[in-house]
Amino acid sequence: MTQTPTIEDLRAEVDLINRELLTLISRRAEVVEKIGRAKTAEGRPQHYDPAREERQLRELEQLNPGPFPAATIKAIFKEIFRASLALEESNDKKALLVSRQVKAEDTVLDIDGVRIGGQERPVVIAGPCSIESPEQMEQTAAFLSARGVRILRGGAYKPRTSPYGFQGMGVDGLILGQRVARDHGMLFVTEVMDTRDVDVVAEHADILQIGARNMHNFALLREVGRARRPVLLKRGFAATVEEWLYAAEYVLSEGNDEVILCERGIRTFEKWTRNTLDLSAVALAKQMTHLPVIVDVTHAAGRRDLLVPLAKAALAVGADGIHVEVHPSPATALSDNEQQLDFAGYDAFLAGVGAALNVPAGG
Ligand SMILES: C=C(O[C@@H]1C=C(C(=O)O)C=C[C@H]1O)C(=O)O
Repeated sequence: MTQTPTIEDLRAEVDLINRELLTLISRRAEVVEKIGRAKTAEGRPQHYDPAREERQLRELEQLNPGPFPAATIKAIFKEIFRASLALEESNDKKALLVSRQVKAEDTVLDIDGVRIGGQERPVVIAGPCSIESPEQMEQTAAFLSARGVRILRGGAYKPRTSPYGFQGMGVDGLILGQRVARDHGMLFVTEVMDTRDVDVVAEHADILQIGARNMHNFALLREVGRARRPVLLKRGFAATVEEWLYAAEYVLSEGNDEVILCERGIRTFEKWTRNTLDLSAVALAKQMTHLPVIVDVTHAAGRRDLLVPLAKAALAVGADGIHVEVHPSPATALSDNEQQLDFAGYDAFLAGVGAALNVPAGG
C-alpha cells in the first residue's frame, strides 16, 4: 500500500526541482551571455530584442501544460528575459576611468606642492565670487594666505542668471587673479565657460573650474580634458551622481585624470536654503571614484549662518576640502551679496569648524 507523502517528503521533492531549475536557469544565462557577446561582436547597437521575446512568450503559452495560467507563465519568463538582458548589458559595460574598479587607490593631486585627496588634510578654496578690482583681490589674498589658505578663487567670467548682470572682468580678471595669487604663494582657480576661452584661462589659472551650469557642456569638458590643467568639476544643480561622474569621465577620457569633484547643493523643493547640500552624493562619490571630492558650502546653503554645520558634516562624510566665498565687503560685492563671508565672518567660520580646517599659516 502506498502511503500519502508527508509535507516533508513533498518539500524534499521541491528542493530537488529547485536545484534542477537553478541548473537550467544558470545554463540558460550562460547561453544568453554568448548571444550577448555575439551581438557585441556584430556591432549591434542594442541587446534588447522585443520581437524575439514575444516569439518565445507565444510558444511558451501554447506549450503551457498548466496548472499555471498563461499570464503567470509569461510574467515568470518576462522576468527571466529582463535578468538575462541585464546580464548581457553588464558584460558590455566598460568600467569607467573614474571608478575604483579601474583605480582602487585614491588619486592625490599635487599642484605645486598643494596636495588634495587621499589622506591629506582637507584643503580650503576661498575667495570672492567675482574678481572686481586689484584692491579687493589683494586684500582677500593677503587675509586668506595669512590663515594658511593655499587656493584662491575668483570668477573672471560670470555665468549670471540675467544677461544684464555683471559679467566679470574677463582677461583682465584672469591676469589680476594670477598675479595676486602668485604674490601670496597661492594657486588660482577660476571658471572657464566657453571652449574658446580654455587656452587663455589655462594660461593664467592653476585649476580650471567647470561651473554647475556647464556640467553638461560636453564640448567644454572634452576641451578641459585636453588642457593639461587640474579641473574642479562642480555638480550640476539637477544632475544625478551618475551624470556628474560621467561628466568627470569626459575629462579623464581625454587623458586628464586631475579632476576634483565638487558638490555644491542640488535644487529641491526647499526654499529656506538656496540649494540642498547632498551629503550622500559626497559619500557615494568617495566610495565609487578615486577622485578627490570637495564641498562648496557657500552655494549649497546660500546663507552664512549654515556654513559651519555644513562644513563639519561635509568633512565628516569624507570631503577632501571646503570651498567658501570670502569678500572684503560682501554688502558692496557685484555678485552673491547674501552669501559671501567678510573677513571676520571667515575667522568665525574657521573657529567654528575647528581643528580639521586650521591649516598652519604657510602650511
Ligand atoms: C538573449 C537575447 O537577448 C535578450 C534576452 C532574451 C532572452 O533572455 O531570451 C531575448 C531577447 C533579448 O531581449 C536574444 O536576443 O536572444
